[in-house]
Order: sequence, then C-alpha cells, then structure tokens
Amino acid sequence: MLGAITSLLLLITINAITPQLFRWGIDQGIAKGNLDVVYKCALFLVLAAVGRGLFSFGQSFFAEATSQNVAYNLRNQIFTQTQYLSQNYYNRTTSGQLLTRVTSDIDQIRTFVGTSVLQVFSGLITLVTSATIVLVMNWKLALITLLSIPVAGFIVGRFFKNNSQLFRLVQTQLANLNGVLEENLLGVRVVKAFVREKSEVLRYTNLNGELLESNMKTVRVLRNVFPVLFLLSNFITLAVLGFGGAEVINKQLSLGELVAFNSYLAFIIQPVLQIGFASGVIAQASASAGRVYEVIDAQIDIHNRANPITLETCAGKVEFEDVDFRYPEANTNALSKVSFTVKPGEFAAIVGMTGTGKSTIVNLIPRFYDVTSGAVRIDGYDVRDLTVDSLRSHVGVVFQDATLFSGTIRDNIAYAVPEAPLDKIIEAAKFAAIDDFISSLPDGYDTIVGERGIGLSGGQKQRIAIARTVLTDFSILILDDSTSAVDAKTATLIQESLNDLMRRRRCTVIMVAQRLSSIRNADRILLLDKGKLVAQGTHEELLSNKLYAAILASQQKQGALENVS
Ligand SMILES: Nc1ncnc2c1ncn2[C@@H]1O[C@H](COP(=O)(O)OP(=O)(O)OP(=O)(O)O)[C@@H](O)[C@H]1O
Repeated sequence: MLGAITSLLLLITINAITPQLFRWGIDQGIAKGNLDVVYKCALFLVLAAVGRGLFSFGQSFFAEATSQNVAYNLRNQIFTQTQYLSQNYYNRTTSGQLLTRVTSDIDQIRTFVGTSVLQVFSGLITLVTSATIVLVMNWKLALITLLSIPVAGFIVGRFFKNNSQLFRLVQTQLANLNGVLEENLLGVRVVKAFVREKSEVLRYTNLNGELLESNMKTVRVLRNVFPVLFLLSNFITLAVLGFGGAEVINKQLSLGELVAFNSYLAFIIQPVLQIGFASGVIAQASASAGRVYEVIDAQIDIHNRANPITLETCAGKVEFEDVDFRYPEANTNALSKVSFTVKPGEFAAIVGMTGTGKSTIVNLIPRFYDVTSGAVRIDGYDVRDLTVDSLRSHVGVVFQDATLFSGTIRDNIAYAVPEAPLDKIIEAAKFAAIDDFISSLPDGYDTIVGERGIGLSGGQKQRIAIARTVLTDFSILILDDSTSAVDAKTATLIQESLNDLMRRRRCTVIMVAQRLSSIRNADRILLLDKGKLVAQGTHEELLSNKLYAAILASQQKQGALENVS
C-alpha cells in the first residue's frame, strides 16, 4: 500500500505541475516568440507523460497486489474461524451462506481495496492541491469551481444513505441462492426420487429472478448518480469559460492562465467524479465487509476457560451429574437431570426410542455443546475445565454419518495421525472389517475416494470412519450409531473387534445403538426416554423394564423380517 501511495503522490505532483508547464510554454514561449522555451516546455511535457505512465502503473500494480493480499488474508481468517466455530453456529448457518461470504463478499472487498481506496485517496489529495493552486491563481474563478464540491458531496452522501441496505440485500439474496444450490446438490437423490426437478428449478429461478431484480436496482441507482455528476461538471466548465473569458478580454487574466486554470478544473472535477464512482463500490464493499466480519467476529461458544487443565493421561471415567441440556433454538430440554457414571474400561450402551437424546448425550462428552446445567466429568474433571484439544485427543468419535475427505483410503484412515505406518493403518482397517474390501481394490490403500475417486457404499464409508477413529490414541471411544449402515453380520464382526479392542486397549466405550443385539454384552445399558434416563443395568437386568422389552420386541420382529428377506 505504501508503494501504491508513493506512486500516487508522485503522479499527483506531476499532474499538478503539468498545467504550469503549459502556462510557462504559452505565456513565456508562444506569446513571446521564444522557441527555446517552447522546446524546453515540450521536453518537460514528454518527461511528465513518461512519469505519469510509470507512476500510474506503480499505483495500480501495488494497489492490486495489496488487494490480492487482503483477500488472501480474509479467506484464511474466515476459513480458520470456520474450523473453530461451534456446532451451534453451524445449526443456524447454511454452508451456502458461508461460501458466499468466502467468495463473492471477499471479492467485493478486494475490488474496493484494489481500486476505490486509492481512488478516494488520490481524489482527495488532487482536490486539495488543485483547489489550493486555483485559489492562489484566481480566487474568484476558484470559488465558482469549488462550488461543485459541496453539491457533489450532497449527491454522493444521499446515494450512500439510500442504497447501503440495497447492497446488503443483494449479498443476502446471493447467499440464499447458493444455499438452494447447495441443498440441491446434496439432496439430488431425494429430488429425483420425488420427481421434484421442475419445482426445484422453479424455486431456484424465482430466487435468481429476485436477485436479478435487486442487481438491476443497483445498476439503476449507480447509473443515476453519474449523469448528475457529469452535468454538474459541465456547468462548472461553462461558468469558468464564460467568466474566465471575460476576465481575459478585460486583461484581468492572461490566456496562459486561463488554459492552466481550465486544466486544473479537470483535476477538481475528476476527483469528484472519481469519488462518486468509488462510492458505489464502497457501499457494496461495506455491506460485504459487514457480512465477512460477522463470521470472523462470531463468538466461539466452546473455548478454553481461563487457566484450563491439560488432560495428559486419561483413565476413561465418564460421569454425568444432573445434566440438563437445551438446544439454543428449542423450547424444551433435550436432556433433563441425566446422571450416570461409566467406569474406566466399561462398555456402556445408550438405547431408547428415536429423538430421545442419545446423540445429544454423546455430543456433550467431547464438548460439541456445553451443558445447560449440571456437569459432564472425565476422570473427575469438569470437561469445561479441560483444554478442548486435550479433551478431544482422548475421546475418539465415530459419527452416524461418515464423512470422508477426498484423497486416498490410506489418507482417510490416517486423517488424525498422518505419520501412521501402513501396518497400523491395515490393523485399524482389519478392526473395522474393511481390510478385505480395500485389499480387493486394484490400488488397495492408495485408492482415491471422494469427488474424483471411487464411490463407496454407506457401510464401507462407515467402516473406514471406524478405522480412522481406531487409529487415534483415545481412552474413550464413542460410537454414535456407527454400525447402522452395515448389515447385521458385519455389525457382529465389528462388535467382536470392539470387544477385542477393549481387552487390549483398556478403553471406555460408549455406544449409541439401534440394534440391541450389538450391545447384549454391554456392562451398562442406559435406557433413555424423552430426554430422561429411566433405567440402567445389564441386558438381563433390563429385560423386566417395559420400555426395554418393547424396544427388544420391535427389533426381534424387524430381525425376523431381515432373516426372511
Ligand atoms: N440442533 C438442534 N436444535 C434443536 N433441537 C435439536 C437439535 N438436535 C436435536 N434436537 C432435538 O433434541 C432431541 C434429541 O435429539 P437426539 O439427536 O439426541 O436424539 P437421538 O435419540 O439420538 O435420536 P436418533 O435415534 O433418531 O438419532 C430431539 O427431540 C431433537 O429434535
């Protein structure tokens, strides 16, 4: 920016000197018939033109470089922030919204930094220097000229006041449009299955139409400002030529002075127009900056407390003490007065009807959310007193939906431990009962998955996700319905590996399970109903519980159906 400003200042200096050269050339050279002065003047004018070219280039090059760097920094800042924003934030914001901020909004800011900052800066400096010079040259003529500034200021100010809302609306509409696009790309199968292509096209087209309408409004308001400013500048030129011409005729002003004055006029009107042009970009960029900084400044709910404790080693004891939890936008508690203890090395299972809070319980352990009241403790420490990193490094989680990243299968399994040797990766894959499948692929562990790679079934993805977690150094393993997408036989295989793992690693396992068959040998089964812990015990102990028996009976029926099919 310093380079750009220096170039700009030099450019302005040359621009300020040039009319004086004309004046000198005309009054001292042409009028007095002194050819030597005319030649010298011509030479200086050529040098001034070369300098102008050089410094114009420097100014725009450095400004553009600055703007690219600003965009680079903002993109990095916003991405870093997205990595640390809490789950609550993502429940409220669609990724389409975030994508628009990272792309289109940052681009608006880049344009502003690349062009408008210097335009305004140079405009102001040119205006002040030119105004001072013309005031010294002929104050009467200068006052007529300078009259244009408050009038133009009023026009630009009104433009800002009336239209900043409109520019914000355009960016919001663009974000909504991207939201629909994103939803449709993710849910393309649902759209096809329900034959909703036409109505989705209509929905997108309507939103796109609204965006077009708003964009046209901005085009109209932008285009309306400039003719008014041009008209103003023409009036001023007219006034200067009229009044100045009379002054020359009355011998109050030399012809050279009038020519020089007329040149300065351009340096007064041009900045006014320049600032007018910039005002559109500034209004758009300011709306975009507001949206970008909304993300960058968003409060991160889950963060380290002052003087947090680093959990160096973890035995794996998990306690819930009178835990109440309510999602921010919900009216009722998802969990109420939940208390239980899972001892180190125990295998605990959480069961219950759908929507009773099973996933919510496990989300509280690695602090994806914080409890509303009560406490979650690990080895006796309130999880909120531990550093988030050390807490999560001891908790391995396999989610319901297995998200893989684009890259090789090996990269995906080694996601949290990139330096893991291949034999460890294979061991993890064997644990998740996916090694046979991977080995059968032509490229084995180097097979590319994700956008440009092979497609995997839901169960295969889930097993790779299990292997990814198994490879980490956890003391508490959370499996959130992670075998729901695999068949009963594979689930049993994974279950056997799990038993083996618990024996070898002495880790605590907390499993949310739909299939009761996979948790028969759990040390402790927590039975949830409508956010409350209604019973706990072993499978045999819970058989007498009505709800447990009902869930079991419904599953046996389903199991029989699976066998038939
Ligand atoms: N982000 C959220 N905002 C508001 N309410 C939520 C949110 N997520 C879940 N809930 C509500 O909290 C309750 C518990 O949800 P949870 O996902 O823990 O149930 P679950 O027992 O794991 O269900 P399932 O077996 O269907 O996965 C549900 O009533 C659900 O509607």
